[in-house]
Amino acid sequence: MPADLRDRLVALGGDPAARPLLVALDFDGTLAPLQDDPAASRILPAGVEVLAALAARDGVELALVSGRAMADLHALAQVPAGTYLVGSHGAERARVTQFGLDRDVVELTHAQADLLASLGARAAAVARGRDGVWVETKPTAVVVHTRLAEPDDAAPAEAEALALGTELGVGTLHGKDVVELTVLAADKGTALQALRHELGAPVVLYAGDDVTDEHAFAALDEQDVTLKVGPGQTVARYRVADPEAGVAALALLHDALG
Ligand SMILES: O=P(O)(O)OC[C@H]1O[C@H](O[C@H]2O[C@H](CO)[C@@H](O)[C@H](O)[C@H]2O)[C@H](O)[C@@H](O)[C@@H]1O
Repeated sequence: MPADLRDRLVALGGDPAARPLLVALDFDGTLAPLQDDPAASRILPAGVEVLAALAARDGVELALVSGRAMADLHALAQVPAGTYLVGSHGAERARVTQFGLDRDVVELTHAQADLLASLGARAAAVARGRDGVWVETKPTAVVVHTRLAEPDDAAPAEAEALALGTELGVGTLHGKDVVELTVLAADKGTALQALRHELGAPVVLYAGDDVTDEHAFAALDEQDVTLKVGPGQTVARYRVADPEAGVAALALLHDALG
């Protein structure tokens, strides 16, 4: 782990003024190593342990901030009661309780629902005839996945999906082997800022791996800890190589809480 990150986490753990501390984490590629099949994604076992330990500490609030649809995120998350879940890049919000999920209802207008249906049909046409390209549907968005496709199929599929977003005037997010087209404007930065203000958190630690996490990094301030997981351009202050190293950083923070 880089020495500057280690020093920052130790100082943060020992700082009573940094409470409540909001620890907010991306899911895929950050806590859960990337998989060809999104249904196979799981948080690293050491990550499940450290999230439970962090959530049990006084003065720590835990959140997962993901592009996943809420139902999908909740099914896979393995997080303790009290954890905040932000899904669909901020379009969905919930809190895990002992009895299930306490979630905000997402309501689409008739026009948005119609637009989502059109998007689904048009995205399916983008995937048709292209091996390994498939479409995921969410309550507020459709996602064109290209991880399993050869470059000759993936590149034009992503280009067509992006053009479709422009043509229909919907929100577009270009992540790792995915193009997300959403009928509700949302991004992780806006969602993270809202949660921080609700909780009155003077300091936020946010870790993420994808370009969509850059919204969250950019929304944070100098006193916050922004941690990029893996390669790629970033505005985050710190970087670790992979999810294993990210989980090790969380364990160090937990130990530093004393
Ligand atoms: O914000 P995240 O928690 O990182 O979620 C973003 C997207 O994650 C999923 O796709 C990504 O992970 C898949 C499983 O490892 C991988 O196959 C895909 O290539 C990645 O882009 C999910 O399927 C999307 O809906 C999320 O938006």
